[in-house]
Amino acid sequence: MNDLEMYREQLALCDDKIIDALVERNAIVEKIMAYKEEYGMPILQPQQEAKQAARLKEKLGDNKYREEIYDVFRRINRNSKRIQARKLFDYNIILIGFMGAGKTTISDYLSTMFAMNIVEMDQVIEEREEMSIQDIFATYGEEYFRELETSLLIEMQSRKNTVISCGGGVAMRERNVEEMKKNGRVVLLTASPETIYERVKDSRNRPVLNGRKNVEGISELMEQRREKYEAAADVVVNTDGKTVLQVCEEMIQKLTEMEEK
Ligand SMILES: Nc1ncnc2c1ncn2[C@@H]1O[C@H](COP(=O)(O)OP(=O)(O)O)[C@@H](O)[C@H]1O
Ligand SMILES: O=C(O)C1=C[C@@H](OP(=O)(O)O)[C@@H](O)[C@H](O)C1
Ligand SMILES: [Mg+2]
Repeated sequence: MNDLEMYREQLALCDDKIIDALVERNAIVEKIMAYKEEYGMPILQPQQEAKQAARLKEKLGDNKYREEIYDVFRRINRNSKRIQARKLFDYNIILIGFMGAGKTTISDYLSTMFAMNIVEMDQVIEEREEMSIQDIFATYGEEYFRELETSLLIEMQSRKNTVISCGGGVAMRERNVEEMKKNGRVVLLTASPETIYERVKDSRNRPVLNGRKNVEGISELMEQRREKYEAAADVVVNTDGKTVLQVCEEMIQKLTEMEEK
């Protein structure tokens, strides 16, 4: 065997070690999940991710390949999250609720924590129409916007393991709720009119609130919508006074309990 062949042989052995280590690592990830579940511990522990990153940084020091190794670990980390997400939720998560309840914020966080794909319905519609929500309403009217929402929801049925953040009006149509349930679990986020007002008072892209952006106006519209929101929901999470992390954790617990029933 010449030297080149010998090096190639060594490289292949190295790859085998990497594969073995990754398989072992993924098995440990699964054990950690099972442990958290058994002892009712929070699934999301962002401080642990920070600790891991700090340890890695220290370990790599000024290693001349540190950038390349970081890059590999970013992938490893992402894939661990995906493994967790697949194990926890084998379906799409669909967030509904009133404007300002936190659908966009919570879906962003969830998709970061579990490396899940995200579909922000308002944003997809704005990009496709090349117009803001405000302008779509002003130019084509609300009905046109609602039709776009329904088509998008149907399109999303072919996805898996995706977080779908709905616009606040999506669950008002019975048809939409039927379409949502075909491929996902529906999570209703709630908040008091006072909380909602505080969260949306400076927003310019919620035309439905034009002329009623005050606690009374919000409260009135919320009451009109309440029944439909509640009827659509598989689980409900109130967000008043809770951090984004707390809301996500409660949602995961409730979704997991639902699966166990
Ligand atoms: N749990 C929360 N605590 C504090 N502020 C929040 C929380 N959830 C959302 N917000 C804030 O409220 C505002 C509206 O949230 P957003 O996610 O856009 O709501 P939605 O998509 O339901 O209309 C944002 O400024 C966001 O940062
Ligand atoms: O409640 C509604 O009818 C709407 C809510 C908005 O989304 P957010 O709930 O994310 O604000 C957006 O889709 C549009 O302005 C209409
Ligand atoms: Mg939103």
